[in-house]
Amino acid sequence: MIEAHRLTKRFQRTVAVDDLSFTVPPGKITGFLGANGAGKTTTMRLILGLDRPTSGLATVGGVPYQSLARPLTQVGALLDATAVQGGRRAEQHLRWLARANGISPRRIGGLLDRVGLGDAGGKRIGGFSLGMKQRLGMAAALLGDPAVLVLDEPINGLDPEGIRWTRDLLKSLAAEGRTVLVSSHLMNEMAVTADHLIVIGQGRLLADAGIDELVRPGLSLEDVFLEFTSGGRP
Ligand SMILES: Nc1ncnc2c1ncn2[C@@H]1O[C@H](COP(=O)(O)OP(=O)(O)OP(=O)(O)O)[C@@H](O)[C@H]1O
Repeated sequence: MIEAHRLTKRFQRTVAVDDLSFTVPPGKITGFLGANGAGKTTTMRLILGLDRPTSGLATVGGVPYQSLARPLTQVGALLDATAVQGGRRAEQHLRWLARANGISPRRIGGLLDRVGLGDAGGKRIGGFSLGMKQRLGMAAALLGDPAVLVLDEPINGLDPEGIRWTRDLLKSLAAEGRTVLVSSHLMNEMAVTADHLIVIGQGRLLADAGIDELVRPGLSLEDVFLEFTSGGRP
């Protein structure tokens, strides 16, 4: 479970996140939607303890990320899949991450298989396509077998096969009872992937509802999103 309670983050004059409260429950995929600059990445960084809130609180399993004793075993994150050292090989990268976080490397082989990189573990990351880097990022997020996943735009730049693969993986992770928070601005994909949506605009909460409540006959998620972000209500 992830909780944001009156979360606010200011950067000088910019209010990136503005009095935002929501709960992300386990066993579901919660889509996190917002236009460019709406505050999605900042919110995720606050949840992950990478930025400090100006006010308010974000918790994972009831405590702030900074208080987690072994964070990678509780929260898996994918923020920027391209931010990996290209010189390393995929398996070596995961081994290094495991060692640095006191996690047994025993799951690495199975994880590489699960993300479809079973044959690429010995290859240098520098030669990976964006889709392969996203898969490796998912393996890194799953390394500590965490109950909570925070994924920022995991399908950005993926081809249709990669998008479908990510969707199936997220669904299986939620079915395992994990908490899955996933940001995206690809509406059609969110409509078929997410169970619940949190929509923000200019750092504020615009909607927090089940996908079935938002998407009704004759009204696509894109219609709903554009209505919300333009200040109206569908
Ligand atoms: N470190 C920072 N310093 C100053 N302003 C920042 C910083 N990080 C984010 N912002 C600003 O905060 C606002 C929210 O940015 P954020 O990246 O969280 O939005 P986003 O919803 O993730 O956007 P996108 O979909 O384009 O990635 C933007 O106006 C951005 O310019």
